[in-house]
Amino acid sequence: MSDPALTDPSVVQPLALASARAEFDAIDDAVHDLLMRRSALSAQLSAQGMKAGGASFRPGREAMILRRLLARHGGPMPRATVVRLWREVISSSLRLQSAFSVATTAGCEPLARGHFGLDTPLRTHATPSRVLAALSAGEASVAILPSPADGEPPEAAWWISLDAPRLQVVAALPFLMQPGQLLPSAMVVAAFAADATPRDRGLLRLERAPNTSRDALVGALTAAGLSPLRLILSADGLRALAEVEGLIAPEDPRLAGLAALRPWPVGGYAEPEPDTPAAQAEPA
Ligand SMILES: O=C(O)C(=O)C[C@]1(C(=O)O)C=C[C@@H](O)C=C1
Repeated sequence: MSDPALTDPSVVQPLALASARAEFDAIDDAVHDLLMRRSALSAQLSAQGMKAGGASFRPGREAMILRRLLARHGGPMPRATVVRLWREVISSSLRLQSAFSVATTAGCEPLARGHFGLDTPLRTHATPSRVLAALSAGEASVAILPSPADGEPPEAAWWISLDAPRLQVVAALPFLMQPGQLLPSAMVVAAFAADATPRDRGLLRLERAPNTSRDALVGALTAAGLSPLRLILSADGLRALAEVEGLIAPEDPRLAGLAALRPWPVGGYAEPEPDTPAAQAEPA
């Protein structure tokens, strides 16, 4: 006959819980050791001047780290948790390398916090133009602004007067889309250009004559070899923002074919990741 104590949950469960907790502690120590090692590596990189001559913040590299981790991810932990954890880890690393801070509008604050962590200094301003003024004045390392949208009021359409290439879009938020989300909600603007990744979107500002139709703009972009993924029009109809595949350098030869539209690259961003892994996504 088996010992009744071994099948009695009040005896067996506390023993199993105790050993699980010992394993949690061992895992936490291992994770903590690695996080301390990672932070030390980041601080060392900065102390040795290896990030000198360029911004500490490298959004392209950050996108590649998250894509790589999401591609190898498995098990019950949600993808959103992986991204949230690493966004805190990377943002902490960034703050070890430089005095990193964010300027944004109130509506973008949750996205800014989600991306740059809870401890990054953040200041909200009343309007996009004030956010960009704070960035220009060196009061913040990056500006986070709502994604451009069709026909928005002139004071909201910050992209129209963005002083590129001095200031450029370098990232889009959130990096991991919400379920059902197709377009990013906010853009990160900085005083440097983004590094290219294998999957980027470039932004091109265009000036259009009042009677140029949307179709004519798409036709002109396509003929120049820059098929737009999306086209945003200003409320007065005189400016357009084209989103194309890949970052566009100011010297890109394809821009010559668009001279009549005075094309002006205003940066770009690493394509965000879908909320579900590609293999599980619905077939198109
Ligand atoms: O790869 C770098 O350049 C780093 O400094 C490391 C690191 C990171 O912690 O992963 C830190 C900041 C950058 O924005 C990108 C990556």
